[in-house]
Parts: sequence; C-alpha cells; structure tokens
Amino acid sequence: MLGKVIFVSGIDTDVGKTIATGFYAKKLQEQGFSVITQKMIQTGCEGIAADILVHRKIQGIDLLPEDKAGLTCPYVFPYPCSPHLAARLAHTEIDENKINHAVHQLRQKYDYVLLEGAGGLAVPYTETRTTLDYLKTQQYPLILVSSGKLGSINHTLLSLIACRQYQIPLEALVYNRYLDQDSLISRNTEEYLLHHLQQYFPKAKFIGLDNVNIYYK
Ligand SMILES: Nc1ncnc2c1ncn2[C@@H]1O[C@H](COP(=O)(O)OP(=O)(O)OP(=O)(O)O)[C@@H](O)[C@H]1O
Ligand SMILES: C[C@H](N)[C@H](N)CCCCCC(=O)O
Ligand SMILES: [Mg+2]
Repeated sequence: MLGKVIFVSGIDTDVGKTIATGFYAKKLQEQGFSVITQKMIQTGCEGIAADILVHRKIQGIDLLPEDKAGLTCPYVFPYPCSPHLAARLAHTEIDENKINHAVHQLRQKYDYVLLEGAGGLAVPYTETRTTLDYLKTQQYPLILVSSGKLGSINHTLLSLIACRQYQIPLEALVYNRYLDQDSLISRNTEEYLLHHLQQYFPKAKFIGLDNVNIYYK
C-alpha cells in the first residue's frame, strides 16, 4: 500500500512551512508511523535542500539515504527567488514528472510523505503552472500554514478561497504563533481564522504552533 502524501504550503514565503513540516513529521513519528519529508523545489541554496536539513533536525534524525540521493528534493536552484525564475536562471525547465516520480518512490517505503512547497500557494514553477495547478492535478490533502502577522487574515482568506476554487482538500490550518508581533492582533487573528475554518472547512483541523526547538548539533 502506498504511503499518504500531505502537501504543506503557506500564505507566503517565510511563514513557517519548514518548521510546521518538521513538527508534523515528528508528531507522526511519535504515533509510530514511518515518515519522510520532501521539498518540491528549493531555491536559494546548493546541494541538499536547506529545508530538508531543518526538517531532519526537528525530527531529531540524521540525513536519510533518500536525502543524499536527491529524492527528497528533486530540484535545487541557487538563486533565492520564485521557482519559475530560479529554473530559468539555471537554464532548466521543471518537469512535474520528475517530482511525481520522486514522490512515488518515497510513498512505496513510508507511511507518510510530507511534501513542502516553495513559497505560497500561487507560486509559479513554470511559465504556466503554479502550485495551485499542481495540487488540483495531484489532489494531495493540504496543510496551510498561516501566522498572526498583520496582513495574515487577508492572505489566509485569499488562500482558502483559492483552495475552494481549485477544489484542493484542506487537511489542516497551522496557525504559527512564532511570528506574533502584537498579541492583541495575533490573538484576534487566531480567533477569527478558527471560526472561519469551523464555518467553511469544518473537516479541517486547526493546529496552533508555538516556538519549535531546532536541535542544531
Ligand atoms: N514556530 C517556530 N519556531 C521556531 N522558529 C520558527 C517558527 N516559525 C518560523 N520560525 C523561523 O522563521 C523563519 C522562517 O520559517 P520557515 O523557514 O519555516 O519558513 P518557510 O515558510 O518554510 O519559508 P520558505 O518559503 O523559504 O520555505 C526560520 O528562520 C524559522 O526558524
Ligand atoms: C526564496 C524563498 N525562501 C522561497 N524558497 C521561494 C519564495 C518564492 C516566492 C515567489 C513570490 O510569491 O513572489
Ligand atoms: Mg521552507
């Protein structure tokens, strides 16, 4: 039986997707499941994807053979920008089949594959396709990471509208409290988004995320 893929995206870049992915993987491990995380496309680094390194630290494990083989991040580009531009600068075209093949190989071995996207939902990885298109095609359940920063209500609701429009199944909303700047705003944002989810996505989980320790050796 193939493992379950859960896609992790966010309302923006830098919102806490990597932390949330590592945290969720650790929780699944503690429940006895075999879990691996994967990064769809990493920009802004070379070699093993920076986000994969953080996932493994939060999971409390060393790099896996699949990391060293490049399976957990099929595309790594040096320029820290949108994948469609990073690929162009690297004279490469991103082929979804290469990503899907890597995901399939991991699903054959693990109960769960947590697949982290690049940036937010509407980020392009070719000139014509965004992560929303990819998710519509693959129908992976989605974990959407939000935060308490001013502006997050708008970004979160727009992301949820897009999920409905692209018929993407929402598994959970992770509310990342780490980026809180103003407790009055972030407490109200959390309350507002919780009620919005209960009303429009009643099957989705609401998960509050506090500070996560990343064990740098
Ligand atoms: N809950 C948290 N606990 C500890 N650190 C956090 C938390 N949330 C975010 N951070 C820190 O904020 C920064 C951005 O988080 P993260 O790398 O997870 O964002 P991202 O959404 O994965 O970004 P990208 O779009 O580049 O993949 C990182 O330095 C991370 O360590
Ligand atoms: C470089 C950064 N950390 C992410 N890996 C890529 C973010 C792409 C964002 C594109 C955009 O929304 O304008
Ligand atoms: Mg990340």
